Amino acid sequence: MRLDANLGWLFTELPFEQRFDSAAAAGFTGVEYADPYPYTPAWLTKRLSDAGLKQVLINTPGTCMDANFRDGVDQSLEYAVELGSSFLHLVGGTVPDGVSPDRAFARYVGNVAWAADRATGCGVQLLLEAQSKPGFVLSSQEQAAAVAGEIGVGLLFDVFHAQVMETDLLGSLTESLPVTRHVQIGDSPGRGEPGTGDIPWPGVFAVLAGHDGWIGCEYQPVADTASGLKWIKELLP
Ligand SMILES: O=C(O)C(=O)CO
Repeated sequence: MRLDANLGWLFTELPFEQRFDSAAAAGFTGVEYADPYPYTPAWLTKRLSDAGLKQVLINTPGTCMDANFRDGVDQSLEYAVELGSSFLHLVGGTVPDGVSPDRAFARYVGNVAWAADRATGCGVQLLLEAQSKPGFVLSSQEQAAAVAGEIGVGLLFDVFHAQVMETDLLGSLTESLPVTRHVQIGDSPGRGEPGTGDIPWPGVFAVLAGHDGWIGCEYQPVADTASGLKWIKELLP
């Protein structure tokens, strides 16, 4: 399985610029982070190439609910192309106060379709993710997979969020796998390393044997990042 390190969550003991080398030294070959925007693409590209890392994923700067969402898509596509990122996560966002869920959902779908059109031919795959945050526009894997399939973008299956949202995590993961292009992992409750919560990881990794892609480590290390990586030897098949 190809694991990548989310540098917004892992190696945060170090300044951002040092996290690339630490991820590579720990054996990761790819990285993701939600927020590249404080840095220039050239600066980030140098960190990646010096450490020999692949950029796997970045997020849009805002969410699909924001009035300036479309400007954010253009900016994030420029970053994703320059960094050679495989994926751009179109962050869904929460239903704004005073807007009905139906109206918010229609705005969401319209914005995702617009972004998909905008991304045509640029070599970056767009992803949608359901999240367990209260009021999040995509509130189940089934709903996220349906929108992704309809518009022709991919699904980001976040195992932590899914464990909180779904009654049958393994069933949901199995059903979602055909449209899942990227996976993120963290245990629940607590969002620590796999093995620190209740998620049935042997079952999760058995299903993920059918996932031909990256698995992003998006968890909060319980102690320090390096010692927490022991879960890889303990739990990966
Ligand atoms: O913000 C979060 O909780 C996410 O899972 C982003 O991918």
